Amino acid sequence: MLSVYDLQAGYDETMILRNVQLKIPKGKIVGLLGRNGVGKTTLIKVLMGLLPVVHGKIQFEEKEWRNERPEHRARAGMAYVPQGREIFSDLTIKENLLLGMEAIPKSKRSSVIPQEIFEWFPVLEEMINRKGGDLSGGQQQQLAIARAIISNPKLLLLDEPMEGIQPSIIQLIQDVLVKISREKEMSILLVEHNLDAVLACADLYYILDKGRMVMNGQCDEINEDELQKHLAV
Ligand SMILES: Nc1ncnc2c1ncn2[C@@H]1O[C@H](COP(=O)(O)OP(=O)(O)OP(=O)(O)O)[C@@H](O)[C@H]1O
Repeated sequence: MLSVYDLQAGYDETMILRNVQLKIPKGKIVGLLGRNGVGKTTLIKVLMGLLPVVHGKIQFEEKEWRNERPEHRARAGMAYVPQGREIFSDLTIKENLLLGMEAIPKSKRSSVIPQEIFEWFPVLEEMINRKGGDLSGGQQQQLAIARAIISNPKLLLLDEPMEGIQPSIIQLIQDVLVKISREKEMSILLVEHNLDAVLACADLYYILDKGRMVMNGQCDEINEDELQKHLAV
């Protein structure tokens, strides 16, 4: 689905990512782990077209991404839920979800919110007319994810979606991610600094340390001692 080859990127003169390789297969959840400040968000921003590639290559399906703008990448099937969620506080849940549907081409768009969204996140149906700003952190995160997946993207990029969320909602979000990856064959990149959150739902993992990928593999074959060397603060 998405492959990254020898990627180098950063901010102005400061290179953050070096020789980064990454593969996200179709329908799989890939956990991207790393301590604070190693470049996880920077990588997501480059994938989404919010920062330029300095060197290397990003391939999405058969196409190489060069200077395509974020809106173009969204229309081609990439969705992004940034850290801190960024829902519209003054709009209701319904209005937020309808905005998410704008990413669907007009010819295929319906004016009705798909019922499966409410099956995955029942609280959004219960509170459909409540404003985003009046929701708890966990409810806002469910809304942010629902708004991103409502357009049925091929690849979902999630930046620390479990941060500051209570355990029961973390469990619900993990279950939904597994369901949508299996049922919809959606690929997911899950950025996390918590190993347990990745092990609970991801198929594959990568570890980023000081801008370089230092380990990767299958979650069911993980060597936790080796991995903790790159995650311990
Ligand atoms: N706009 C910016 N301009 C310059 N440097 C930046 C900018 N944003 C981030 N950085 C730097 O890039 C490096 C990587 O930051 P990034 O946010 O990608 O890390 P991260 O792994 O996502 O961290 P965290 O887990 O804390 O979110 C850090 O040193 C950070 O200070």
